[in-house]
Amino acid sequence: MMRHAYPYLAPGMTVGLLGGSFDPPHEGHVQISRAALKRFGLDQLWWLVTPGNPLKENPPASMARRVQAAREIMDHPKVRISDIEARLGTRYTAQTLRALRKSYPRVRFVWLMGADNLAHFHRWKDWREILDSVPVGVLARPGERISARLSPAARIYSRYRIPAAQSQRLARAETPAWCFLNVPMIDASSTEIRKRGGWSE
Ligand SMILES: Nc1ncnc2c1ncn2[C@@H]1O[C@H](COP(=O)(O)OP(=O)(O)OP(=O)(O)O)[C@@H](O)[C@H]1O
Ligand SMILES: O=C(O)c1ccc[n+]([C@@H]2O[C@H](COP(=O)([O-])O)[C@@H](O)[C@H]2O)c1
Repeated sequence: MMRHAYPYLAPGMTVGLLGGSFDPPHEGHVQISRAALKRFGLDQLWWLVTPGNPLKENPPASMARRVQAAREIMDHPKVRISDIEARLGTRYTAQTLRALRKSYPRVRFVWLMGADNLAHFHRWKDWREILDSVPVGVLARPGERISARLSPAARIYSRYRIPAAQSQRLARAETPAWCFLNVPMIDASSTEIRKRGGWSE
């Protein structure tokens, strides 16, 4: 099936963006995607399969392989597996968000990530711009809840945090706005799967 770089999105829609290496995709990604769709009341959720995390030294498996594996594991009518960052030529999240917001000025994008990424978020390029321009949903991850809550980004933006009980407000909230969800956790990681040899060619 032909997949367009810019799929049609109706004005006013809410779209969660889960950026990741997905090298390989696993049940943890599936679980947080289902939880985010429900708890943030999203119309769609895109898995943005990155050409390569700018903070990771080793390049991931090919885009084609990761996209295919993602489509096999995540079968949900509201979830789209996207290679749009490769098409746009963007690598940094702030850059990707700028491009998407320009192309879809009336769509409400929500950046989604696991708690481990919130812990290191202050090392991302233009991280304040990200928090200032789109709502951010953070999903609990085993072993990372405390470090995430005490992280520089969480502390600096603490007054903009929306309580989990009001998570349905996040997508349409005025930015900055972020919300930490204590979803049921799945202890899966791509590193672990690669170590076990569960993703070799
Ligand atoms: N088990 C999990 N629980 C919660 N969030 C997760 C989980 N696994 C991945 N995520 C989140 O999903 C996004 C994409 O993750 P990624 O593709 O890097 O998987 P990973 O298992 O963290 O990979 P790696 O071990 O190679 O770093 C990130 O925001 C990450 O925090
Ligand atoms: O923009 C950045 O500086 C930046 C730094 C680290 C990670 N990211 C993005 O965060 C997402 C999660 O990456 P990963 O490798 O933990 O799955 C993915 O979309 C990366 O492109 C982005």
